[in-house]
Amino acid sequence: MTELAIETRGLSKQFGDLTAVSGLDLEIPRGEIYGFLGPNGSGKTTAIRMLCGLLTPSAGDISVLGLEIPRDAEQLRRRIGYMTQKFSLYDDLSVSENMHFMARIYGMARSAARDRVSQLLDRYSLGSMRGRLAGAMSGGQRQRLALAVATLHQPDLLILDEPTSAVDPENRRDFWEKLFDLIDEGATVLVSTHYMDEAERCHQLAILETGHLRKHGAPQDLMEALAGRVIEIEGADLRQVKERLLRIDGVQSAAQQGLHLRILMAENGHTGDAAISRLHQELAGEELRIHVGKPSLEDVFVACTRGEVR
Ligand SMILES: Nc1ncnc2c1ncn2[C@@H]1O[C@H](COP(=O)(O)OP(=O)(O)OP(=O)(O)O)[C@@H](O)[C@H]1O
Repeated sequence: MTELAIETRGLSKQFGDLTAVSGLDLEIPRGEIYGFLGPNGSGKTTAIRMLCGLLTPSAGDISVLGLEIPRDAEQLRRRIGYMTQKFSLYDDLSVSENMHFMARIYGMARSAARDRVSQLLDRYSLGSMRGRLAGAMSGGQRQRLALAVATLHQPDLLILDEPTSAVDPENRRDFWEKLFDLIDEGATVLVSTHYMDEAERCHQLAILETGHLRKHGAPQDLMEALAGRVIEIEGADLRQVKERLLRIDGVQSAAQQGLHLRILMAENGHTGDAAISRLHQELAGEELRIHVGKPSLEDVFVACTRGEVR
């Protein structure tokens, strides 16, 4: 049986009348990158804060690295690295001052801290800017510094809340390479995102919406489960075709993407060739090319967060 880094049962959080997280059952294996994928307000940050022991659940049980949370939160703090959504370092301290300051907070001895800081400056390409104020760094540089600080004490579990929101695609790619390096060294990573391309890089994913777990699994498996349900249509006057499509029973969604329409058929509706015949029938009179498309993670997301059958 795979050892779990995080396990929750019925995890819930209520803010007054609002249910931010509802009955979350999670099993996150050690040694993997696990993603929380969800739109704004879906409960990702709230769930993460409960897992870190920063917020008390309204209901449910949490075990992180074998510790009972929130009871053992103090012990957990030394074993996790947490990168919050906002840049939480000191703008008026330099790169190396920020790192040494955090090393003191983690209780590292002076010489061990010196060695570790120097190693991380090198690893995250921050050596040449060690004296620069954090407030004067670019988005990508700040994020590398935040990751260096979150991993100073070599945590077993790294929790990253939308870490790449302010970062360009190249820096995002580099950042993910660094996460895979950490996995190779035995760490576990939990990362929240609303970017599909990032979610696709995770070993496993939980898709959240309005505090509920809608689907979970390996991105590839989630996409394969939609085989035959994604249909692409090319032709003229796609705006009007889309309007007609949305009135057809069994069409869950239709969206224009460049020169074609991307259709998601409902779970219990027609799929593959049967769906193509049905759409040709329903759209008789239009000059259209209709074929089966390859499911993407965005299709998975739409399929499990927008109601099932129209
Ligand atoms: N301290 C709080 N008091 C009241 N409501 C809160 C509090 N924290 C979060 N919420 C609400 O809980 C819901 C979930 O918020 P949360 O920040 O967990 O979502 P999220 O998926 O992380 O979104 P985002 O991507 O925007 O950060 C939202 O409706 C939010 O307004």
